[in-house]
Amino acid sequence: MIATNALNLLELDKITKAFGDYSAISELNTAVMPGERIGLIGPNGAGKSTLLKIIAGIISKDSGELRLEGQQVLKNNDLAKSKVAYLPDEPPLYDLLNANEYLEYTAALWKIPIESAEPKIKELMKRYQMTDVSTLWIKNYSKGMRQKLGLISVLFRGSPLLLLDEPFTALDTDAVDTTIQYLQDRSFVHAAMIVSHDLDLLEQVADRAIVLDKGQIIAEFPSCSNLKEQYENAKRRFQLEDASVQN
Ligand SMILES: Nc1ncnc2c1ncn2[C@@H]1O[C@H](COP(=O)(O)OP(=O)(O)OP(=O)(O)O)[C@@H](O)[C@H]1O
Repeated sequence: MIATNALNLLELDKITKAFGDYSAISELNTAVMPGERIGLIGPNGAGKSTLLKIIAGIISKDSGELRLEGQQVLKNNDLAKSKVAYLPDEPPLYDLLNANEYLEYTAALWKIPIESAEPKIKELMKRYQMTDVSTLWIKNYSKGMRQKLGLISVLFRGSPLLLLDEPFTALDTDAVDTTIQYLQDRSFVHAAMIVSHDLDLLEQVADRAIVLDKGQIIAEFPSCSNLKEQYENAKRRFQLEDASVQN
């Protein structure tokens, strides 16, 4: 059990989620401090995406308590919306909008005045080399362009907690570098939980890491230096099978 601590940004207390008979998340406890970046790793099917979706309020937990800044997050309340920005592995874009329209729509959705969002959006569009395609329909975007627009749509919000599911997939090397730079910029990105199988990239942006397996935290690394080696040791210790990690 995680005791309520006013210093924590997020507290997960015995969070449990099953799909039918399958237990995807099992009595999971953890806490995130403001400004902390956490790498979430583990084999396919470990429950990483499910956990992010529960925190973002996309799916409901079966039991347990989720607290943001000490306040319990109840079903359909606006607390998660105001504190958490979530990007799933496939960004939820609208094919018949262009990037400018989509970002304006996103700002309206999160009740952020477009005038205050605009400077950040402009900077992000430029840094991700998306300015030239800003008026092109999203349906004509490549996978990497879709991913970049998804990242821009969460980064401009400056939320206290950013949840990223496989943010590096489909990005070219310039876009990977740009993403790393933003994730390292504490004036831009505050606390974050980042799911990735690319441990080299995760090592560059996460302060610590949590290893999930079968819906439970099986190991926690207080630092991400030599993350691959730490993970290999944990795999041996817990007899994990994970062929997904990129070498
Ligand atoms: N909507 C759903 N209905 C049924 N089972 C689900 C659903 N969503 C997830 N699961 C199951 O829950 C388990 C955890 O899935 P999840 O997507 O969270 O894993 P993951 O750790 O993100 O895996 P990966 O590394 O492959 O992305 C898997 O066994 C998956 O099949």
